[in-house]
Amino acid sequence: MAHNHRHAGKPRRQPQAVIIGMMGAGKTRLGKEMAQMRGLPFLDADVEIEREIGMSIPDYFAQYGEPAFREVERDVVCDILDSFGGIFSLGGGAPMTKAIRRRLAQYVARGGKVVYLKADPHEAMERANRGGGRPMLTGDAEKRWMSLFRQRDPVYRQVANLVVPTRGMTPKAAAKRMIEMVAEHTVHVDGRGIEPYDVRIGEGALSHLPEVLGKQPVRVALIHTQSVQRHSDRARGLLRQAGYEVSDIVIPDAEAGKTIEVANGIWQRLGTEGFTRSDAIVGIGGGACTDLAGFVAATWMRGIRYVNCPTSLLAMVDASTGGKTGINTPQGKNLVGSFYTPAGVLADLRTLTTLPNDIFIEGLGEVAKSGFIMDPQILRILEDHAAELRAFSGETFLGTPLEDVVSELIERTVRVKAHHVSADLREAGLREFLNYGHTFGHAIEQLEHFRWRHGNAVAVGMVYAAELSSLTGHLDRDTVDYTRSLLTSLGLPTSWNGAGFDEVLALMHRDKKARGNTLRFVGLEQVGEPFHLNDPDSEAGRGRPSTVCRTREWNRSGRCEVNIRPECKVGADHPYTLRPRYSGEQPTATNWRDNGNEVTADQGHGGQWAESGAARSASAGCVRFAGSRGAASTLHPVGGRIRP
Ligand SMILES: NC(=O)c1ccc[n+]([C@@H]2O[C@H](COP(=O)([O-])OP(=O)(O)OC[C@H]3O[C@@H](n4cnc5c(N)ncnc54)[C@H](O)[C@@H]3O)[C@@H](O)[C@H]2O)c1
Ligand SMILES: O=C(O)C(=O)C[C@@H](O)[C@H](O)[C@H](O)COP(=O)(O)O
Repeated sequence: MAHNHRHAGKPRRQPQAVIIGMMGAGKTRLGKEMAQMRGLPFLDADVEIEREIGMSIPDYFAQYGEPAFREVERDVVCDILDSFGGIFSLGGGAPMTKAIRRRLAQYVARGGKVVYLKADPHEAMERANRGGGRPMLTGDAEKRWMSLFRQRDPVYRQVANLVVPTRGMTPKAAAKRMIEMVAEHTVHVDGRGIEPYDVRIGEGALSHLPEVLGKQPVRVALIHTQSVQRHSDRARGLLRQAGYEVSDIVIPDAEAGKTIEVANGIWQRLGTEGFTRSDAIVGIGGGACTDLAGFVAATWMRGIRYVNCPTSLLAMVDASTGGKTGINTPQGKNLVGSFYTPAGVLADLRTLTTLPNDIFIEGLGEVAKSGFIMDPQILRILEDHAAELRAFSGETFLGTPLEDVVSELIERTVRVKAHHVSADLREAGLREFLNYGHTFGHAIEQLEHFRWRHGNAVAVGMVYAAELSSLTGHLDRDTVDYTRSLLTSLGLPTSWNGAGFDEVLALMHRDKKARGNTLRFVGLEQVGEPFHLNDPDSEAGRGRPSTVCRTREWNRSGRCEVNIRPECKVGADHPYTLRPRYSGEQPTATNWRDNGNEVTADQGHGGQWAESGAARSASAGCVRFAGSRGAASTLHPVGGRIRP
C-alpha cells in the first residue's frame, strides 16, 4: 500500500479518510486498524466529544438532550475536519447534521475520501447492542437500529464517495480493502459522443470488475497474453465468483497479437461459444492486447460491452483511455480500427509487480509526451525522480514512495488524455496533439518490424518533432536540448538511424494525420503549447535549417514574436503566411506590426485564415503582433514560406 506522500510533499491539513456508518459497523475498530497499517494517527469523534464535554455521551444526552449534543458534535467534527491529517471516524448520527454534511461535501471536493462502512445489519446490530451505552438504541434496540438504518442509509450514500461492504471479511482484510480504496484515484471521462466511464487507478482496482461489467452479461471473454497469466488468473477468479461464464482466450504477445488473423480467431470462438450482444469482453494486458481486445469488442455484433484492464505502464497511461482500438496491417501501425469507448478502465497497480524494467521505462515515453504537450508538472516529477524511475523493479515497488510517484504520474497522464479525448473523441483537431512524437515514432516501429517498443519509438519521435519545431522557427533550442536530456535521464532512446530518410518519409505520408499529399505533424511552440505543423519545409523535415528564414522567439521580456533573418527576402514573391493554430479556430488578431509599420491583415473564413499581404512590407528583423500575447499565439507562421 502506498504511503500517500504526494509529490508536492505538502503537509496534509485534512484527514486521509473519514469513516461513516451505522452504530456497530466497526468504524472505530477498522479505523484504528487502517491507521496502524498506514502509520497514521486515528481520532474517534465520540472520544473527542467526551473529552470536550467532560462526561460520557449517554450522560450528556440524559442531561441536555440530543439537539445540544448535535451542536457540540458539529463543532468538534468541523474542527477536526479542518486540522487533522489521519484517519477520522464519525459517530453514526453525525452525517444527519446539515452543517456536517456541508463540510464533508467540501472535504470531498478537495479530494477527501468519505468511506461508508457498510456492515451486515445483523452483525452490526448485535455489536451495537453489546455492552449497552448507546443512547440512540434505548427501548427495543433492534427495532430502533433498523429504523435508524432506514433513515440514515440514503444519507450515508449521498455523503460518501466510497462504499465498503464488510460482510464476511475479517477486520484486517476489511481495513486493507479500505486502505486500497482510499488510495485509489479515479479519472472520469465524459464528453460529446462518449458514454461516461471511470479510469480507476490503484492497488486492487481489478476487484471492481463485476461492478463495471454489470448484471447483464452471462458470458465474458477474458482476452490476455501468457505474460500476464498471474493477473488474468485473478481476474478469472473474480469473474467466476461473481457468476459469469468465463472464456479464457490467450493471444500472441505484443504486436504479434494485433493482427486480423488473431481477431478472426476470436470472432470464430465467440461465434462458436454463443456470445450475444449482451455479453462482454475483458482485455487484460499491455497496450497491444487491450487494443486488440477493444477492437474485437467494437466489432463483435457491432459492439459489445468492453472493460479495459491495462497491466503495463504505457497501457495504463495511454492505451486504456480514449477508445482507440485497432490492429496493424502490413502497411502500417493501427491502420484498421475504431473509436470504441470502454465501460470502464481498471488500472490495478498490483499488475505492475511483474512488469520488466525495460517495459516500464518504455511507458515513461508516453508519460513525458503528456508533460510536453500539456502538464509541465509531469516533467518536473520525471526530473526529480529520474534515477528511481529508471531503476524500477516490479518486485519491490509496492509500498514504497516510488509507488506514490508512479501513481501520481499515471493519474496526471490519464487526465491529460481525458482532457483531449473528452473534447475531441474522433480526432478532428485537439486530440491530434496526443500524437506528438508519433509520426516519426510509428515509422520507426514499422521499419524495425516492431522490434522497437512503441514508447521508445515515441521518445525518438519527440526529439524529431522538437527539432522540426525548432528548425521551422517555432521552438527555442533550450527546449530541444531539454527534451533530449530528460528522455536520456529516464533511460529512453533519443536517436535512431535504422533507415534512410526517404523510407521514413514514405511511411510518414501514410500516417493517419496526413491529408492527401500533405504531411501533418504535431509540433511544439513551448512546453504545454503543441500546434499543428502542416506541410513543413522539406529541408527542415530532413533536419536542414538552410531554407528557413525566420525563427520563432517568445514574447517574454519584450523579445520578438517572429524574427525574420536579415538574409531573407520577404515580399510579394515570397509571401509570409500566417494560419490559425489549428483549423476550426478563428484567429482573433487581425493587426500586426512590422518594425513599427502597422499592417492590417484580412480575416478569412472557415479557420483557413491566411495573410500574405502584410509580408510585402515585411523586412528582416523583429515582427511583433499588435494583438495581446494570447491573441497572437493563436497564429503561427507556417514554415518554408519565406525563402531567401
Ligand atoms: N489505444 C491507444 O490509444 C494506444 C495508446 C498508446 C499505445 N497504444 C498501443 O499499445 C501498444 C504498446 O503498449 P505496451 O507498451 O503495453 O506494449 P505491449 O502490449 O506489447 O506490452 C509490452 C510487453 O510487456 C508485457 N507485459 C505487459 N504487462 C505486463 C505485466 N504486468 N507483467 C509482465 N509483462 C507484461 C506484454 O506481454 C508485452 O510483452 C502498441 O501497440 C501501441 O500502438 C495504443
Ligand atoms: O489516443 C490518441 O489519440 C493518441 O494519439 C495516443 C497515442 O499515444 C497512441 O500511441 C495511439 O495509439 C496512436 O494512435 P494512432 O491513431 O496514431 O495510431
